[in-house]
Formats: sequence, structure tokens, C-alpha cells
Amino acid sequence: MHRVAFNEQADLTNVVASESASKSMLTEYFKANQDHPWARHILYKDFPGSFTWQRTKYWKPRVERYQIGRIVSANPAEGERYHLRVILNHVAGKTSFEDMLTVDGILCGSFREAAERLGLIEADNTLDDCLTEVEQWAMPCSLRRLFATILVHCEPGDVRGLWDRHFEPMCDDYRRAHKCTNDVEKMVLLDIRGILQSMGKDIVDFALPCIDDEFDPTGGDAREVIEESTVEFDVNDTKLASSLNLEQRVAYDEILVAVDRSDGGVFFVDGPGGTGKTFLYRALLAKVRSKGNIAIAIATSGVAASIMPGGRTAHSRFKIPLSCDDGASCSFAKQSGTAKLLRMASLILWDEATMTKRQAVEALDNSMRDIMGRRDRPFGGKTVVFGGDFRQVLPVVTRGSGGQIIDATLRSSHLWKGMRQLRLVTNMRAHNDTWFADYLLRVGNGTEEAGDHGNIQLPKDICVPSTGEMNDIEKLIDHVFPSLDENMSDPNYMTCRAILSTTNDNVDNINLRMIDCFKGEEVIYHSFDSAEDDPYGYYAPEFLNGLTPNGLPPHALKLKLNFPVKLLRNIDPANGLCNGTRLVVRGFERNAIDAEIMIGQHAGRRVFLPRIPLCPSDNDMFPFKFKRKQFPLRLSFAMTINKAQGQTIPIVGVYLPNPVFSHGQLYVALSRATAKRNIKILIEKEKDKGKKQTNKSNKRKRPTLCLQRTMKNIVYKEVLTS
Ligand SMILES: Nc1ncnc2c1ncn2[C@@H]1O[C@H](COP(=O)(O)OP(=O)(O)OP(=O)(O)O)[C@@H](O)[C@H]1O
Repeated sequence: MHRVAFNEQADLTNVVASESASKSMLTEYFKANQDHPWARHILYKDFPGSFTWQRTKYWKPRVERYQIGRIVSANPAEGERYHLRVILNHVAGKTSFEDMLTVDGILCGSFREAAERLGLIEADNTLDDCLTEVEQWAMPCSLRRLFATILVHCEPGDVRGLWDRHFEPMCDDYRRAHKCTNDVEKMVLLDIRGILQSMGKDIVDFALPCIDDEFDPTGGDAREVIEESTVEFDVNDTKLASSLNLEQRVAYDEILVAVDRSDGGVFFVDGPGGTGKTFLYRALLAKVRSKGNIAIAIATSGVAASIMPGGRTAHSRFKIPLSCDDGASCSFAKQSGTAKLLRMASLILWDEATMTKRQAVEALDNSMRDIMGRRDRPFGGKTVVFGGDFRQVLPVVTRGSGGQIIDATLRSSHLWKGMRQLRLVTNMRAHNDTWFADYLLRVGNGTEEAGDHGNIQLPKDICVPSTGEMNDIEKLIDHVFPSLDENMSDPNYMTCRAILSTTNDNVDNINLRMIDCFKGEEVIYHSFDSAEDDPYGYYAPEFLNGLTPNGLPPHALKLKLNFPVKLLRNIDPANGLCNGTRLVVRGFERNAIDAEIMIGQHAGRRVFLPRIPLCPSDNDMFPFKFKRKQFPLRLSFAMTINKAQGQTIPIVGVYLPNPVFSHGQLYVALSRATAKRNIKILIEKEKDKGKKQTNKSNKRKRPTLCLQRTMKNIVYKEVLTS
């Protein structure tokens, strides 16, 4: 498959028969791979970096000078030529066309089939394959959950076909106990309906068989009420009340008095990181729920929600508009299930409220006054408890000034004055290291003495020392992940450690290094990318493959067994699968990933994830609508500081190649640790940054890095003063 240039007058038979015509850059690339085993890891497009193309038609190993290569383009409409190119762009070391067509020992009939088998282009039946692969060894209940996930997140075209083809494996457990096929079908449908409801969807929106009302055990109750009234409370949590410290006890008693009186009350539990706010919430939730009453636990972020029993994000539970202005309301009606739930609830508990925009809280207040018919009482006279720490990260206001951020906080709300303040002051996370606890508080309050450039001094023993013998990042990695080889399959080892940094780029940098440190076979999942509104194919697939906007997984997702990963979407918040949930990879299929939840009340649960279509959250990022079909996962050896808020991480590394840039970031990073000895921080600075380039050749020199012991500490004091 190559082009031949020949003279107009030449005899075509001779042209075709000539040795020169049988050679092309591609056939000689195959030959070079046969002759030079060391070249077999080099992709075709990168070949000119190591070889030069000779006039006499062969690739000669390059002696010096690096060169960038180029590969002729092919449009998807060109069929086989395009698919050949897709394989060349992703697979190195091929030695013949036949070798290119051979995948897992099977000779494919076309490059399209080979690319499909390699997972480089999307097959027509990936969703069917996903279910079939998981059917081999998953329990029917896990299959039903995967089926519901596919309905909600994968945009299946033929829902009824999927149902028909996969019904049998989904009903295995029910069939063993029931003879009647009709009954079995209704039971499977009811289970799927429940799962869909927990994902915020209604089964009637999907082309599935109807459920007879006589089979409906819910008796027509609103799903929101059923969900919350059936949240199981951990019996151990009911015992937490006896180990509350004095400040927690005062708060606990005062809130419960308000709940028992049913006459309302709005509280704000104010405590620096680690003072046991979440511990207190668990005790409160268990107490109220153990009496058969409804306590709604919500949090601003998915991660914080997944730590609380029965926790949901505030936006999903109360249908708060994602961007709401002053005077907004939640988008549920007075007769809706959400309104019914709110009227029935004895307690509403909102964690990490300091991270939410005040307008979201005001929207809930507005709606509650309405549905309770008590416009004069905050939250319509319900007992509502907010909690958080203004020393930590505040609401995100895109490109907002300090003033705009402060104005967006709950503290600037008209509701703030009416909130009864309950203060926690004892750091229970670092209670064995009082020096560290005091130091953290000074950092959080902005009272730690700052030097000339507004930087604060970090304790010498928490900074990675620079010895010049080893790469400094590797020293940080060694501190956080010691003896990785022996511990890589231990979920406890993985759960209690992470490296934190400010930006996604820094985090990706660390995660990529960790891939090589981790033993085991690497599996690469490639995404299927498209520009939705580009019918003429102006945006080439490899251009789209090169994009990795915030919040999306990479085109080539590299995984190994037991890798820690984090979820990038709210797949099923009610069952612990929120944006930010930490998981461990336990198994691979071509179209499904088996993972185990690492933290929160659902820790230990196994879930199957399909590839799902994902779009960037910022619609204006590109001049086209970018869509990536990929597993919604990123590695989580390292994560951003903002994502770590709310989590206790006993062994923490902090990587700061550039200064922190927002209020509370340094404090959140440091305060995840339980003691000074469990945290290491690496602050790099370019040595000659700011100095003028004197190099005459004007070549950019590789920057030399030096380690620092000082760091900027951004604290908006206005938000901390009462
Ligand atoms: N009364 C207590 N007895 C024993 N341990 C406690 C108590 N209160 C809190 N802890 C422990 O202290 C640690 C920090 O508590 P918790 O996560 O509740 O703090 P937090 O205020 O929610 O922190 P953050 O603001 O960082 O989310 C946890 O490991 C928790 O189990």
C-alpha cells in the first residue's frame, strides 16, 4: 500500500516489477524494525528522530542531531488508509503488513478490524461487549448496576436490544428463587429502577418493559423519601457520642435540643481542619437516624459527601442550579419528592459549606421558606447545621478578585448573622503533635510570621533536603510511598498516602513518574475523540487526541493492577461514586474496568465502569464541541490540594514547583497530615528566574532548580474575622 512515482513514458509492467517500486518509507520501516530490535519501541512518526531516509530507499540509523518527523495525513473517510495510519500512530515495532494485521495472535481481515481489536477505534457494539465481558464473572446485582450506569451515562442507541440480549445473566439470582419468568422480569426491572432513581433518573425515560403497579413495593412513595429513610446507619457511629470531646459535646447537645423541639435553628460548626467536625456529624446523623427520623447529609464537594454516611452533594440533593444569582431558588416544585423530603426531615447537615457560594445556600433558604409556608423563618423553621473552615479553600470564582471571592462566601450572606456559632478548637487529627497543631493554626490564621516577600518559613524537618545525589521528586515519592513493591496490593497502604500539589499539570507529572515505579503489566486504554459540530472533519483525530482539558481523562489512560485512581464524574453519588472518589483498579476487560472504592462508607465495594462520553466543563474552551469517550478515571497517587480538602491523609507529600495561588491552599495541604513527621514538602524554585538571559546564542537554557524552605501563604483575613 504505497505510491510509486514514474515517468509518463515508462512501461508500467517494468515500473511495477522494479525493486525500487516495491520499497517505500513504510516497507523499509518494517525492514528497519526487523534489522534493529532496539528501534522497535519507536513509533513510525518518531522514526526520523533516530533514522535518516536515504535516497537509495532505506532507513539509516542517525549518528547525531535529533530531527522531528512527520507522517502524511489521512482522513477517516479514506477507510483502510486511515485505519492503517491510526495503528502506526499508536503501535511501534511492526515488521510487516501482516504483522500490523495481527492482534493477539489473530490475523484480522482489515486494518479497521485490527484497529478495533486494539481498542484504537470505536466498535459498533462496545456497550454489548462491555456487558458480555463483565457477565463472565460478575454477580447479577453488579451487572444490573452496570446496565443502569450504561443507560444513564453511555447514550445507548438500542436500549431494548441491550435489555433483551443481557436480561438472562442479569436475572440469575432471582431465577433461582422464582419460577415465573414474568415475576423475575419485574424484579430485575424494579431493582434497575431503584438504581436509576439513585442516579437521579426515571425508568420510564428508557425503552424498557413497563412495571405493573401491583409489583411496586414502594406504594408510590417519593423516591427521595425512600432513599433517605432507608439510609443505613453504622451502629458503631451511635457509640461516637460517648467519645466526643468537650467542645464537640456542647455542639452535639445544642443541635439535638433543636432537633427534638422541632422548632428550627440554624447553626454553623466552625472548626479548623482536624478538629473533628466530620466526627461530630457522624455522631449526630447516627443519633437522629437511629430514632427512625430523617437526617439529610450533604456536602459541597463529592469527596466530602462520600465521607459522610448517606452523603450526597448539595446540588444533586436539592436541585440547586449550578450557577445561581442572588434571589435564586432551587428547581424543585412544591409537590415534588424533594419538597416532601425536606418537609419530613428532622435535620439537614451541610459539610464544607465554606466552599460553596452563598447564593446556593440562599437558594435553599428561599425554597424552604416557600415549601414550609413560613416565609419569616430561616429555612422555613427547620434545623439546619452548616460546617466548614474559612481558613481552607473558598468558593471558586473564575478569574475573580479577592473581594469577589469573599463576597461569594457564606460569611457575606444575609443568613450569616442568624447562624448560631459552635466552635471546635482542639485539633484531634494532630493531637499527638501539639507543636504541629499550633503551627497549622498560625498558618491557617495567617499569623505565622512572614518574611520580605510575604513568604513564611516552613519547619526544616518537613522540607525535602537537597543532597544533589538523587532527583528531589523521587525523594518525595520515596517518603510517601516507601517499600512500594511489597505494599502495592494493600488497599490500606494506598488509602493513607498521597502527594498533593497546586495544579493538574504538577499532579500529572508525579502520576506519570509513579507508573514506572509500580510493578506489573501496563494496560493502555485509548479514548475515542470527536468534535461534535465538525461534519467535514477539520479537526484531525490526532489533534483531538492531544487535548486533555481539566476534568477529562487522558487519551492514553495507562493503568496497572492495584493502581489508585480517582473518578472524574458523579456516576452514582448515592452509592459512593462521586467526582473525586478514590478507587483501586482490580481488574481489566477490553471495555470495562473493575475497581474497588477506597474511602468513605462504601469502602471495599467493587464496581464496574464502562467508557463514557465526557465533555469539558468549560464549554468555551475550544471553538468546537469536544467529546471524549474514555473511562472517567485519572491516576491518584497525586491529587490537587482542592480535591484533598476534607480528607485525613496520614502520610502526605506536598509538591510545590510553583507558589500556591489561592486562599487557604497551603493550610489545606499541610493540615491533611496527622503529625509533623508524616509530612514532607518539596518546594522548587528556578535558580535564575527573573535574571536577564545573557547567552549570546539566545538559546533557552534548561533551568537549574534549587530547593526552598519558604512559601507564600495567602490568607484573606477579612473572611476570618467575626
Ligand atoms: N472525639 C474524637 N475522638 C477520637 N478521634 C477523633 C475525635 N474527633 C475527631 N477525631 C479524629 O480526628 C481526625 C480528624 O477528624 P475530622 O476529619 O472529623 O476533622 P474535620 O474537622 O472534619 O477536618 P477537615 O476540616 O480537615 O475536614 C479523624 O481521624 C477523626 O477520627
